[in-house]
Amino acid sequence: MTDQSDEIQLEQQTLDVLYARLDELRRITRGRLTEVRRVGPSGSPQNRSERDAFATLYEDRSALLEAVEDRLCFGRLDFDDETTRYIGRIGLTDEEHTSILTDWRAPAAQSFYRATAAHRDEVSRRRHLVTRGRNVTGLEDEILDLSMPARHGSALNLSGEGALLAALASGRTGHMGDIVATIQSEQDTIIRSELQGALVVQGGPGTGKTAVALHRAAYLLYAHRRLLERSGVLLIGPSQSFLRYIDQVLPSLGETGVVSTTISDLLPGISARAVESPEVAEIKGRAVFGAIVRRAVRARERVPAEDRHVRVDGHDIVVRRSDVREAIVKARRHHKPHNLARVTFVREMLSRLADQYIAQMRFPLADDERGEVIEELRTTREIRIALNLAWMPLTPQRLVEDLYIKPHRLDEAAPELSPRERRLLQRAVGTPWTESDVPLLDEAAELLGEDDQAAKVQARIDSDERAQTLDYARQVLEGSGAGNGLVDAQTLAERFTSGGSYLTTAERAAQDRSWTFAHLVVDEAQELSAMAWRTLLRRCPTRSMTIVGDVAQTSSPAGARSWSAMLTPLLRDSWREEELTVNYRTPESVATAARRLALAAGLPVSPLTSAREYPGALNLHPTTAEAITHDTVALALRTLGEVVVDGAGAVAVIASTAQHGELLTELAAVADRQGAPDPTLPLDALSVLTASQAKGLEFDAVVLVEPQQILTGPGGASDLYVAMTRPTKFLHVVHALALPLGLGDETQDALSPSE
Ligand SMILES: Nc1ncnc2c1ncn2[C@@H]1O[C@H](COP(=O)(O)OP(=O)(O)OP(=O)(O)O)[C@@H](O)[C@H]1O
Repeated sequence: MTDQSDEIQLEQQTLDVLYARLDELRRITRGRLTEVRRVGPSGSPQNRSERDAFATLYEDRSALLEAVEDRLCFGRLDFDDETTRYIGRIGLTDEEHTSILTDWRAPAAQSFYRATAAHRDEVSRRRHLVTRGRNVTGLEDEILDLSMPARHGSALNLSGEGALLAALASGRTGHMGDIVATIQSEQDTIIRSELQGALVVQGGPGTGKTAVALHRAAYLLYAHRRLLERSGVLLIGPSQSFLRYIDQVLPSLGETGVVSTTISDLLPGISARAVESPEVAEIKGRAVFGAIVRRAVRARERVPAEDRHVRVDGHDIVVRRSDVREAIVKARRHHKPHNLARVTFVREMLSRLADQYIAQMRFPLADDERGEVIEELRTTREIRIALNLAWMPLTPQRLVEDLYIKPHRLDEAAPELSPRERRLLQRAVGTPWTESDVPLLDEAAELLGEDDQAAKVQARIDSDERAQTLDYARQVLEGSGAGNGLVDAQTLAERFTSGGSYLTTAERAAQDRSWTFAHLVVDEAQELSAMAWRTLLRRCPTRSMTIVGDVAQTSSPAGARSWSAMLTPLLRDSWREEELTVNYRTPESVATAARRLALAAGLPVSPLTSAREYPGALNLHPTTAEAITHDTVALALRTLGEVVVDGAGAVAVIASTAQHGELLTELAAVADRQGAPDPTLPLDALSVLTASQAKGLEFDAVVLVEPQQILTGPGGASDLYVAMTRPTKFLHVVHALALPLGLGDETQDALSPSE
C-alpha cells in the first residue's frame, strides 16, 4: 500500500525532471539568441533580415518558456496498459525526442478533461497535481476504472473537485487567471469545438464564458496555427478595464498573437470615449443605419440644380447637368467605393470640359497639348468647386458628422427615423465620438474607400521568392528544434523576406482598418448592436467565430434579447449554440437571490447550479439616506481588511451612476487619509464602479449600494443582476430604500443577519 506522501515524492521526482528540461531549453534558447545578436549588424541585407527573423523567433520562444513556469505540469493520466502521460502547459520532449509532457491542447490530453467512469477512453486514473512553485504539495485522484482503488490504496484523495474548489476559493488579484488545470468537461467540449462557423456560448454569470473563450482561442491557435497565425485572431471585449483584467490569460497559455480591442478602439486613429444617452445609442445601433449611411454617401454624388458657367482663359466652359449625370452613371458602373469612383467621375468630366475648351480654340491642338488643357481645367478653382459639389471627396468622419450637425442631411438620408429620433441625433460640431459612432464610421469608411498601407506592404512580398524562402525556413525549423508549434515555416519565411521590417499580425492588423481575421472571439456579446455586428462581420469573412455572452445580462438597449433575433438575420443558419450551466464564481445563496430578482424582473435567465456555497455570503445592511455614503465607505474598508490576505483579494463598491461620483470622492478621500488603495483604479484591491463598468469582472467581495436605484436606472434589472453576481465570497447590500422584489423579505431566510 502506498500512502500519499510517497506518491507526492514520486511526483516530485517527475516534476524535477520536467523543470530541469525547461531550464535546459531556456538555456539553449538564450544561448542561440545571444549568438544571433553577437554577430551584429553586418552582412548582406538577406543575412541581416534572416538574423532579425531568428532573433524574433528566439525572443518569442524565450518568452513562452518563461510564461509556463507556474504550474508547468498539473495532471497525469494512467492508462489500462499501465502507461502514464503527464499533462502541462506546453509539450516537452527529452533529448531523445521522447515526449515527457503533453500540451493540454493536444488530442492526447483530451481525456484529462473529458474521461468519465462511463466513458473512460482507457484511462484508469486521472490525477491532479497541486503545486506551489516547483513543489508538489498535494494530489487528487479520480479513479475511473473502479477496480483500481485497491491497487493505489485508500489514503489517496478520490475527489476530483479539490483542485477546482481550491482554485475557486483563492483570493482575486484583479487579473483573471487561466483555468487550464481544472477545465470542466462541458467547457472542454466548447473549447475544442470545430473551427468552422459561429459558435455561440450562452451561460449565466460566472459559468466561465470568458475563461472558455480565451482557452478556445489558445486551443484554436495551437490546433490550426498555420491558418490562424497569419491572419490572426481578433478578441473583442466590452471595455479597456475588462481587457486589462484578462490580459494575462493568453500569455500564460503561451499565446501572444491575439489582437484584443473594444468596439470603441476598433478603428485606427479613432478613440471613441464620449458617453451618450442609451436612447441615442439604441437608434444608432439599428441595422437600418447601414442603408442610412449608404444614402448619405449617394447624396454626395448628385446632379446640380442648374448648369454652371465658368470662364477659363477667356473660354466659356459650362459644367452641364447632363454631363454630370452621365459621368455619375459611368463612375458608378464599376461599383467602386465613393472616393475611388470619384477618380472616374472627375476624369470623365474633365475630358468633356476639355472638349468644350478645345472647340473654342482658334488653332488646331497638338496631340500632347490636350493634357495641358485638362490640367488647366483641373486647377481652376470654380471648376474644382463645381465638381466637388457634384461628387465630394469625403472622409468617414466628415460624412458621419455632417449627418449629426446638418439636419437636412439626416432628414434626407434617414426617412426611416421619426422627426423626434432625428432631432435626438443632432449635436454640435466637433462633439467627440461615442462607441455607437464607430460602426457608422466603419460603414462610411467601407463605402467611401481608402488606402490600406499595411495590406500593400503585405502584397509586395514576391510570391516566387516566398516559395524559395519557405523551403529554407522549413529546413531551418527542422534543424533548430525550435518549432514546437511556436511559429510555422510560413511565418518564419515571411520574417526572412520582410527585410527587417517585420510586423506582427497584431501590429499589421492594428494599422489596417480593412484587415480580416481568421477567427473572431466576442465577449459580452449580448451588448453589441446590429450595427456593431455588421462592423465585426466585415472583419471576419470566414464567419469562424466564438461568441460568448448572456442575454439576461444585456443592459444596452441596442443589445440582444435573444441570440436568434440578433444573429439569424446576420448569419442565417451558420451559427450553433452551446450552453454552460455551472456557476463557478458566485456562492449559492448569492446566486439564488440574484436569480430570484432576475426572474421577478422578467429577465431570460438560464438555469444555473452553483459550484459552491460560502458561509455568510449574503448580508443586508439597512441604513438611512443621510448615512448611506458614510456607512458604505466604512463597510468597504472593513471588508477590504477581511478579504485581502497575502496581497491577494479585491473588493468593489458597485453603485448607480447617480451615487457613483459621490462614493468615489468620499472613498478616495478616506483612502488617502488611511493609506488604503486608490478606488479610482478599476482593477486595484478596492474600486468603485457602476454596474456596467463591473461587467465581466469579479471580486472577492462586493458592496452593493442602493439596489433599488440601480434597478430604476438605465440598465435596469440586468445591471442589478450583473452587480449581484460579481462576488466570489461576499455580497453586502447597503440600502436606505426598500429592497427590490427578489432581494426583499422573501430572501430573508437565505440571508445572514448583520449589524
Ligand atoms: N473550470 C474552471 N476551473 C477553475 N475556475 C474556473 C473554471 N471555470 C470558470 N472558472 C472561474 O470562474 C470565474 C468566472 O469565470 P468567467 O469570468 O469566465 O465567467 P463568465 O461566464 O464570463 O461570467 P460573466 O458572465 O459574469 O462575466 C473566473 O474566476 C474563472 O476563472
